[in-house]
Amino acid sequence: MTALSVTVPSALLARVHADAPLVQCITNYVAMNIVANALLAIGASPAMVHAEEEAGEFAAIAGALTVNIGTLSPVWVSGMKAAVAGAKTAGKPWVLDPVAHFATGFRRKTVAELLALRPTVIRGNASEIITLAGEKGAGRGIDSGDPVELAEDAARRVAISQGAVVAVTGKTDFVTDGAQAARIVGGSDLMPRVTALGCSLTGAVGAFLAVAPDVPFAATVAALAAFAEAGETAASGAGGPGSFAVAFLDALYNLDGHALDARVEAQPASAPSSLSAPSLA
Ligand SMILES: Nc1ncnc2c1ncn2[C@@H]1O[C@H](COP(=O)(O)OP(=O)(O)OP(=O)(O)O)[C@@H](O)[C@H]1O
Ligand SMILES: Cc1ncsc1CCO
Ligand SMILES: [Mg+2]
Repeated sequence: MTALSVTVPSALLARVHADAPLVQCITNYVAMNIVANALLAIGASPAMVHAEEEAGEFAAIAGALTVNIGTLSPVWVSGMKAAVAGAKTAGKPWVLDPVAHFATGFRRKTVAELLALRPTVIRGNASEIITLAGEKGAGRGIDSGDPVELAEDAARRVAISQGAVVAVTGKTDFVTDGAQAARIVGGSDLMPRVTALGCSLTGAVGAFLAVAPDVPFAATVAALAAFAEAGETAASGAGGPGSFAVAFLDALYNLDGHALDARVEAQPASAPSSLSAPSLA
């Protein structure tokens, strides 16, 4: 993991704190406020800008774009495509969060169209990544029904076929760009009991990408390490999901950068079992 030796999570967090990167987040109705607060707590500057009329123009001034399909409608899809086009023209990185993309024809079609626009990073839970690779997952809706370990091979295949960094989140996260790989340990069982923490993590990946667009693997690892550290810290005093959610924001705000570095376990690069393009039709 050469990139990580020069761009460790603590160094990238310091850059986020110093630069307060502007991150354009197209996310869902459930998540908008939660994502914005998480990005502000970590030191970034979120902007929820999704109208087709302005999304592409805004992407050119943002440091990175994130696109989450949680509460889709045709108007939002137009805004997402305009934003991605603007980001690509301006050379800005973008992140795709394919929420429950396997559940309906509308979601499958939309995600296939967005994947064709080549996201820099794809961040999803295990069921979302397994089904992106064309396999059958146990997920029914927004929540994962599969463990991360079952999605690692799928993540490698999607990373190679898409030319993207793929992050699978859950109890122990897994990140790969097809050549490098890492596991990130930490977090808490309370995290999936609070809505939109995955959506917030997608926003945080955007913040780290904005300050390190040349090393998207290291940026993604750093965002996941930040959530792993904040999640574990917040859980230590929480009585349940309500107090955890409040403590999590405080923990993101008070992150100790060096604790993030210890969350990352580099994995040897290994070839996926077989190579195939995602089947999304
Ligand atoms: N059992 C767990 N133990 C530790 N951390 C967890 C656990 N489950 C999820 N997390 C953490 O929670 C965060 C969100 O990941 P998750 O996989 O739940 O996203 P998601 O399913 O897309 O969430 P959502 O769609 O509700 O926003 C990540 O930082 C992940 O590491
Ligand atoms: C609960 C829910 N439904 C659609 S999006 C969302 C937020 C978590 O992804
Ligand atoms: Mg999700």
